[in-house]
Amino acid sequence: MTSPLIFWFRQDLRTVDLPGLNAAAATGRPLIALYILDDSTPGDWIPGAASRWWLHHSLEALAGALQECGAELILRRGKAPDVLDAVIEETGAEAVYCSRQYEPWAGDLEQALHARFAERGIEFKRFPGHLLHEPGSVRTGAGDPFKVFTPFWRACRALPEPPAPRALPEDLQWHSPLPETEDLKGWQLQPQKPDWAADWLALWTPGAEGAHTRLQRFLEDRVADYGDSRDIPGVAATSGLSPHLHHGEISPRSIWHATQAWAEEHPQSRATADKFLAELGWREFSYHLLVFFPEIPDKAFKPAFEEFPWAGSQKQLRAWQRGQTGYPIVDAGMRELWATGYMHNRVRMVTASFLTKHLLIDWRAGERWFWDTLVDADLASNSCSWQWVAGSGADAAPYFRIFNPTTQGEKFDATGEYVRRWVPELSVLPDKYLHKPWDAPEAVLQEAGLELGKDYPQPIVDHREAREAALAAYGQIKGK
Ligand SMILES: Cc1cc2nc3c(=O)[nH]c(=O)nc-3n(C[C@H](O)[C@H](O)[C@H](O)COP(=O)(O)OP(=O)(O)OC[C@H]3O[C@@H](n4cnc5c(N)ncnc54)[C@H](O)[C@@H]3O)c2cc1C
Repeated sequence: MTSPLIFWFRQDLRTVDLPGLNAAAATGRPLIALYILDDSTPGDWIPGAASRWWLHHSLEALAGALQECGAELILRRGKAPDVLDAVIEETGAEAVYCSRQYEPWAGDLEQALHARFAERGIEFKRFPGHLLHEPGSVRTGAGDPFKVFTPFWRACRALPEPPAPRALPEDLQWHSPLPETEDLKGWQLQPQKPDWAADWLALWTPGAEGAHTRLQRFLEDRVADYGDSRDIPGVAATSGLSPHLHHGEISPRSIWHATQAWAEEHPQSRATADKFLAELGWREFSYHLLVFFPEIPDKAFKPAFEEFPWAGSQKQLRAWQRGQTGYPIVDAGMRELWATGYMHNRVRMVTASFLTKHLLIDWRAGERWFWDTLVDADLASNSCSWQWVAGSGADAAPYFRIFNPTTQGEKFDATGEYVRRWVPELSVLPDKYLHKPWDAPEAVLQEAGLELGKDYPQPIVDHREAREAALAAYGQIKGK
C-alpha cells in the first residue's frame, strides 16, 4: 500500500491555484489534509483577535470545499513539529508538503522541519504561491535586495508574467482511515463575551469563494474608477481583498491574471488596472523586505529611529485606540477599525501619522493595536507600512512630512460621508466645520446639539504645537 502524504495547510486556505497541493496530487499518494493551530512557534506574533475570528470562518469554508472533493480537513492544535510527528506516527505518512511562509519564525520552522524529517527519510517540500515573485528572484543590478519601491516594482514588471493559476486536479486520492480531528468550535477562535464581531458576517465572507466573488465584483464595478477613487474613504472603491490575500484564500497570481485579462478587454482603462496591480506590488515589496530584513516588525529599519524620543502617554494611546482624539478623520478611522476589522488605506496613513507624529507614540504601539484589530493583519504589510508612515522604514515617507489631520479630512472626505458614518455625533454639523468642529461658532454647535468636550472631545493636542514638537523630536536624531 502506498504511504500517505500530508498536505499541511497554513496561510493558504484554498484549494485552487495551490502549487503544493497540485504537486501533492501529482505524486499519486493518498492525501491527508491537515491544519495546525500553533500558538507557540510564532512567539509574540500569533494571530490577533480579529484575525482569529476570520481564521475560524476561513477554516469552516476550507473544510466545506474539501468535503466537496471527498476529503476531511483534520484539525490539530499544538506545536507544528510535534503535531506533524504525531500524525506521521498515526498514519505512516512518508511525505509532508506545504506552502512557504515568509515570517522569520516560519522560515526557521521550515528549515528545522527539513533537517528533522531528512534524518528519518521523510520527504518535506515547501512550495511558492503566496507571492507573485519569490524573494531572491527580484534583485538590484548589484544582486542586492531592493530598498526602494519604484525600481523594485519596475524590476518585477520586467520579469516574465507569474504563472497562470491552476485548477485543483479532479482525481485526488484521500487517505483512509483518517486520523482524529479536533473540534473547530473548541478552539474558541471567535470572541465570546462580548461578541464584538456579531455582525461581521454581513460585511465579510471569509473563504475562497468569498474571495473570488469579491474579486469578480471589484473587476465588474470598481476597478475602472480605482485610480481616481481609491483615496476617498467614503466611497467603496477598493477591492477589500486584503484579508483574503493574507489568509491565502486567493492567490495574488489569480488576481494578477484576472486583472490583466480585464485590462486587455478595457484598454482605455489600462492605467487604473496598473495602479491596482502596483498596490499588489506594495504587498510584494513588504514581503521581500521582511525576508531580507527580518527585524522589521520589531526594530526601526533606519537605526537612528531606535533613539527617537517617543513621549506620548497611555491616556493618549487609549484616546487614539477608542477614536476619541477630537480629530474627526482620525476618530472615524479608529472607529471603523473597531467596528469592522478594517480601515481604509488613506485613513490608516492618517491615523498612523497622528499616533507617531502628533502624539509622539512609538510606532510599535500602533502596529500592535492594528495587529490585534485588523482582519487583514499581516506581519509584512503591517510592519512595513507602520515604519513607512513613521519615517523609520525603507523608502519611507520623510519624517518631516507631517499630515495635517484637518486638511487630510477636508481633501479626502470633502463630502463628509466617511466622518458622518463613523462619528455620528458630528453628523449634523455643516460640511464647513465637520473636520474642525472646534472652529464652529457657538450657535452652529447649539443647532447641532453638540457640546464640545462633552458630546465629542476637544482635540487632545493642538496641531501646530504637536507639529513643532514632532519636528524638534526628529531634530534630536536627524543626521545620526
Ligand atoms: C499603518 C498601516 C498598516 C497597514 N497594515 C496592513 C496589514 O496589516 N495588512 C495588509 O494587508 N495591509 C496593510 N496596510 C496596507 C493597506 O492599507 C491595505 O492593504 C489596504 O487598505 C487593503 O484594502 P484593499 O484590499 O481594499 O486594498 P486595494 O486598494 O484593493 O489593494 C489591493 C491589494 O494590494 C495590497 N496593498 C494595497 N495597499 C498596500 C500597501 N500600502 N502595502 C502593502 N500592500 C498593499 C493589499 O493586499 C490589497 O488587498 C497597512 C497600511 C498602513 C498605512
